[in-house]
Amino acid sequence: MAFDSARTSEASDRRPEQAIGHANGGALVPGLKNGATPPPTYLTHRLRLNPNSDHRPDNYEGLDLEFSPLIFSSLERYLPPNLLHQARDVKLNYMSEILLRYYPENERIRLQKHREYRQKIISNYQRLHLELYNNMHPTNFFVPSFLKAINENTEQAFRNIMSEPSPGIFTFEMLQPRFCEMLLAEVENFEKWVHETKFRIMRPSTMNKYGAALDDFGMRKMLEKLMEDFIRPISKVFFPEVGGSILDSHHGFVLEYGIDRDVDMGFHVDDSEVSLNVCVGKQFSGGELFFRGVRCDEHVNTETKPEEVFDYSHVPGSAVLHRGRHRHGARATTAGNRMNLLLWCRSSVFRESRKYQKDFSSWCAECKREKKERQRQSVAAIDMKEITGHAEEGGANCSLS
Ligand SMILES: O=C(O)CCC(=O)C(=O)O
Ligand SMILES: [Fe+2]
Repeated sequence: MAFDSARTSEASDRRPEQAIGHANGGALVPGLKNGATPPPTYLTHRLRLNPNSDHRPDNYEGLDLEFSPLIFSSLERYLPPNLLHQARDVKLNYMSEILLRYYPENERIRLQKHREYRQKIISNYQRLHLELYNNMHPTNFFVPSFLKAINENTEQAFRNIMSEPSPGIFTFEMLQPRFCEMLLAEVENFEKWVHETKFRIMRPSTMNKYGAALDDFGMRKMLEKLMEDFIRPISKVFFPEVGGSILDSHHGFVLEYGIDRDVDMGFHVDDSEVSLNVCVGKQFSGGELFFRGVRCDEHVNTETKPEEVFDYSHVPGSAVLHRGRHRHGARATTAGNRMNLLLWCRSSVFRESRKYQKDFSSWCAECKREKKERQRQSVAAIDMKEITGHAEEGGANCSLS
């Protein structure tokens, strides 16, 4: 497929499918009939004004939570006394309800529906490789060179295992073949289950008919650890200007390509600050990634400069790490099957601060060019002023002499 620049096709903004209106039904609050309105949680769910400082909160680490475990252990001291010694799940539900109140209404409903959707999958789908879900064993997942670099945690150690074939695109060996095989088999198992039960799953984004959101299948904890302990330290070094050191949430999924699956992926930017894309297998032809420069929202469809054109062929086990705003797409997989693991890493703080800024010259190539041009023009204007100033002075001198 010929693809030259953003001029021939507009880069779309990939956002995941929304968790609303799925066909699997379910009342909003368990135990309430459809249509019955529950009492607002501000009437039933309250916190104490002052914390109980003698109380030792539960540990919320290692659970599949929408908020940080630290928020729950801090909030627990503010629970009403009758709740303090209840089971952890009871406290968790109570606090989640309170935290969700701070979301806008539609977002709260969306989150609640998504939580129920996930719960349905998790309680019905029979897992094949438990190792993919439970505590991650890094030595079973990652190749030794990658682990060594992560343990050393220095720019030099990362550079030793990485190539940067085009500015801002890093490639390195990452996954053990055994891990790739397990993930392939697990995804095949999901797809079989989806087919047999006719469960309507949400695909990773509106651009995919195949593939699966791994977070919905119970791998959220494992992927969170992947982001926090492995991708964030690297992003802190290579992508600090897009919140690389403060990544705090993720969307993790697999994509399945082939003649009988999704064939290609159009030109787009990701809904992420930093994207990890690892080839899991199997054997395939085609499917090259094409990159075309980093852009902010305003410049997303501007022309590609020749030095921004970069194409990359995936290799099983190897990863590509790039800014989410690095425009890219994937060419058709022409034979065989290609599967890859994607982890879109996001930073809520970076997103919030972006709302108040206009100039993104620290990462958007077009903002950078515009800024340089402004600087060039102001230097030229100063030079011109100096020249005309001197000329005027010269003129005055002439008339004096
Ligand atoms: O198929 C690929 O390797 C690219 C996928 C991608 O860019 C994405 O899911 O955001
Ligand atoms: Fe992408």
